[in-house]
Amino acid sequence: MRCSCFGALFSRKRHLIDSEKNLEGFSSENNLSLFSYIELKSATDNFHPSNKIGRGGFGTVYKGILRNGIIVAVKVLSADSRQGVREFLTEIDIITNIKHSNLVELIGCCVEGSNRILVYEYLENGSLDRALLGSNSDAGRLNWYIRSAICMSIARGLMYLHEELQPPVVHRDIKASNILLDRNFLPKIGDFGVAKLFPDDITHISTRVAGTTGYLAPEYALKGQLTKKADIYSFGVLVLEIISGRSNSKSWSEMGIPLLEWTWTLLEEERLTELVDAALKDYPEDQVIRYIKVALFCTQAAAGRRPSMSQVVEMLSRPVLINNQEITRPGYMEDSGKTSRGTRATNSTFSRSKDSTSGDTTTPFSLTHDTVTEMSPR
Ligand SMILES: Nc1ncnc2c1ncn2[C@@H]1O[C@H](COP(=O)(O)OP(=O)(O)OP(=O)(O)O)[C@@H](O)[C@H]1O
Repeated sequence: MRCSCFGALFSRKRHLIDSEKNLEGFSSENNLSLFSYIELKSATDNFHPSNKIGRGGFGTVYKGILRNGIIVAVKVLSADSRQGVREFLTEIDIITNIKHSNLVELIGCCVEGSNRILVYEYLENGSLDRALLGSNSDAGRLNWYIRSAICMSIARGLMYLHEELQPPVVHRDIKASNILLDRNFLPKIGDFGVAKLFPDDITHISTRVAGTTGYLAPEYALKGQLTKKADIYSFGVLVLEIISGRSNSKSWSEMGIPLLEWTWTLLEEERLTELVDAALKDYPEDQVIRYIKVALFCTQAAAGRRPSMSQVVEMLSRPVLINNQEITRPGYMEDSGKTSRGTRATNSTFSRSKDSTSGDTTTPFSLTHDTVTEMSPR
């Protein structure tokens, strides 16, 4: 069923922030700083290449220093990016006024002539994919203490988006390059350019598929059916990448099979510790195995079987034993047949029903004695 009032509200707000004049009112009401182009030009030394810290689908990112001495990341929308204009508005729409220690803060923006620029807090250690998965990665420095804290903090950030915000937010593009690390390697979730507000009484949104190869839940990639469980699937893939130091979008292992499939094989053969990154020299085996099994719960093919983010946080925080029999087969990327951002074009429609598992007929995930067993303290 289409929820026209919600759609209309959303587009009215977008209209309000899409012009220089209207943005002034929006920013003063919403705690968003408005920067002039000259100010950002001077902060980045005329967008000097030596200040360039990255490039994504939206445009180029520069490091800058504001007049008050605060260091920022300045994201400049490419002039030719139509998708970028939509993402620019979504980003402002969704994360203005959201403050959480595990979410990247949007400080302000610039809308001047054809320039569209977003200004974020700067995170010293850049993105998780570079720190962990890149050819010049720093994986050796990322010990288990840091990696487990990264998983936990991302889980808390997602729990906040899904369960504490009203209306809840589905991020839709959880992946290693959208996780940024501060000077202590604590992570913040960034890039809300394709996120969606998700009213509580809506069970799923049928929408164009946004997201990235290797992280897409099969029901979302195949049918465009979006629920919070799509983020939870991506989170599961990310946890496996953090533990293994490998990317799910590349085939690996001696058999050349994707990370998720390989993890399932290792679970079946009770060899889960073989997944662990060779750069991790010292780690508590029980805890690592628990994290892998939580990730497998999150990536199950049946969306309704996946836990909520608060259940994930609970399982990651407590030393529980997870029952292998309760974990069902993952949904693999090949099942979806779709890749990369925004390839499926359907208008967003919203469905309401009493069943919160989006038509999934499997038994929903519950944290009972069958799923986990408390471990007695040592
Ligand atoms: N707030 C920030 N602090 C420090 N570095 C950042 C910040 N934001 C982005 N970067 C750097 O810029 C790079 C590009 O970021 P961007 O969000 O534009 O693209 P992406 O997420 O890598 O790719 P895509 O747009 O395809 O999702 C990041 O990988 C990161 O290294």
